[in-house]
Amino acid sequence: MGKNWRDFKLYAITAANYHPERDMLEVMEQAILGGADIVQLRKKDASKEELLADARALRALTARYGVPLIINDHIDIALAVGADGAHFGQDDLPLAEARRILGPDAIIGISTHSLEQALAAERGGADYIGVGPVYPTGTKPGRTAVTTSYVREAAAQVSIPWVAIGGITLGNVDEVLAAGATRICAVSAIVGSEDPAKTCRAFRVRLDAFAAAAKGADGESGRGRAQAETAVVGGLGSEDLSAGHEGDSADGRSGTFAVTVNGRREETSARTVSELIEALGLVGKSLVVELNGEIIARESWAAAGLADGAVLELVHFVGGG
Ligand SMILES: Cc1ncc(COP(=O)(O)OP(=O)(O)O)c(N)n1
Ligand SMILES: Cc1ncsc1CCOP(=O)(O)O
Ligand SMILES: [Mg+2]
Repeated sequence: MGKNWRDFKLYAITAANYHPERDMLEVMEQAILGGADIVQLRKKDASKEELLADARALRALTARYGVPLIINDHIDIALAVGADGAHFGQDDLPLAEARRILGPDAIIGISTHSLEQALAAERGGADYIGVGPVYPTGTKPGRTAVTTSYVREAAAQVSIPWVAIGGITLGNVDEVLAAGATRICAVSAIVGSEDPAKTCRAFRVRLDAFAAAAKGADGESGRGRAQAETAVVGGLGSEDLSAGHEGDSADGRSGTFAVTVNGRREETSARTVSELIEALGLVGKSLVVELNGEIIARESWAAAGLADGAVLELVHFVGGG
């Protein structure tokens, strides 16, 4: 393992059924290259032989990138390949037994579906917990969604690392982050995407933007992360985005071009971050701006140029703290 595993942000889990034409190792390598910083082997209904082969191959891959490898359900496979840890559900091997077998240094994760289960796992010595499924998901059909209300409870009361999981996509991740999650696990959204590396990079942009907002990167500290909320750009159409910028812009150029703002493709004539903020009616708001993966300090907004294809994350705080 490279960095402290507790700093993980994006958890990727195998699910070969979502990429029948592609090799599992290739997909997981793409996920890691895109920013997945913890990986789990999960293969329900596979034979031990199959699991062992996959686990060995994933062990070699994850070791090459310094990424922790977790094995779902199968403690024997975790031991056999020297995985960094194992993940168990409420109906799997009890935590105390898993700890006894795997030892004090293993990373043991436990699935939880309520705050009560979370606090029990914490007391029982779990290293991290899964919080979910946040939304209904085809990856675990028939499970009742815990909704973002459990995410809010976890944010307020769980002290060990926890990761939100279940039905999380680029379309709803902001809602999960706004509810206080700082770590995300996605299965189908990553391994089922056309380009897992790109999808992971997009998840990381959202995670980084919310983390920066929670730290008060615009100089206003002391505000709770649960109060971080995606800027209200979702309801603004292209007319709103280009409002006040019709015709020639300040530098003599004219017309609109496409940018992506909080995951939505928009047409704008704004040539700088400042102009975009103005067009969105967000002047004076407590904002964190990320442009093409980099946080832009407020004093650089006027100089930060926008070009066709720019990707922006705008996060603003609501309420005080
Ligand atoms: C990170 C993470 N969270 C939750 C789960 C689900 O575990 P479990 O409830 O045991 O269900 P199965 O995955 O075994 O079907 C997980 N695997 N990983
Ligand atoms: C394994 C698991 N545990 C709770 S939800 C879930 C599946 C998550 O998969 P997806 O990200 O495709 O919804
Ligand atoms: Mg399980």
